[in-house]
Amino acid sequence: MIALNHFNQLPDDEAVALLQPCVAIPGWTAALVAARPFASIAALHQTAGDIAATWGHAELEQALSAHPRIGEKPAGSQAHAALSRQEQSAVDDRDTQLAAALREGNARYEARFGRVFLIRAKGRSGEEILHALEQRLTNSDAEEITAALEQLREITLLRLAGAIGE
Ligand SMILES: NC(=O)NC1=NC(=O)NC1=O
Repeated sequence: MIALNHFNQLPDDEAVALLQPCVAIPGWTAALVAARPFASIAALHQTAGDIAATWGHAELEQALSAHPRIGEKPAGSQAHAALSRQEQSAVDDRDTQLAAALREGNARYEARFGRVFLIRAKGRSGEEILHALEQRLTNSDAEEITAALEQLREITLLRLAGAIGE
């Protein structure tokens, strides 16, 4: 984590590198870096949220390249893999019945919507995630793009809060 005033003063390339693990959407990172300096954390999150509110299907597909399936803790040392592991830490991967249900649910979701099921995992138990997956399987295509984008926005803003502090 770095302080806001430090972020405001970073060279563009370093500021971009700091924000990249928040979401794999270069347009979001570039726009946020270009909008500096921010007077407060609240202003930073307001702008980050406003940019995220413009995301559509294309941005969702772009971002999913960096999000492992729920229940599949990603290997690798990249920053976003470490963030995913931490975010999914409440999913008890020793619970083999839950793990099997998540795998089966992910497969049904991917067969239905053609992409990885995305949910803000931080603060949710494995059971809550499984319940949300079942609920969202009943969505129309359009409803589910909206639902997935809201989860992507929540994940992104949570990661931003972890990257830049007061
Ligand atoms: N497929 C996913 O939902 N992945 C993730 N959710 C999170 O909160 N972090 C992830 O990596």
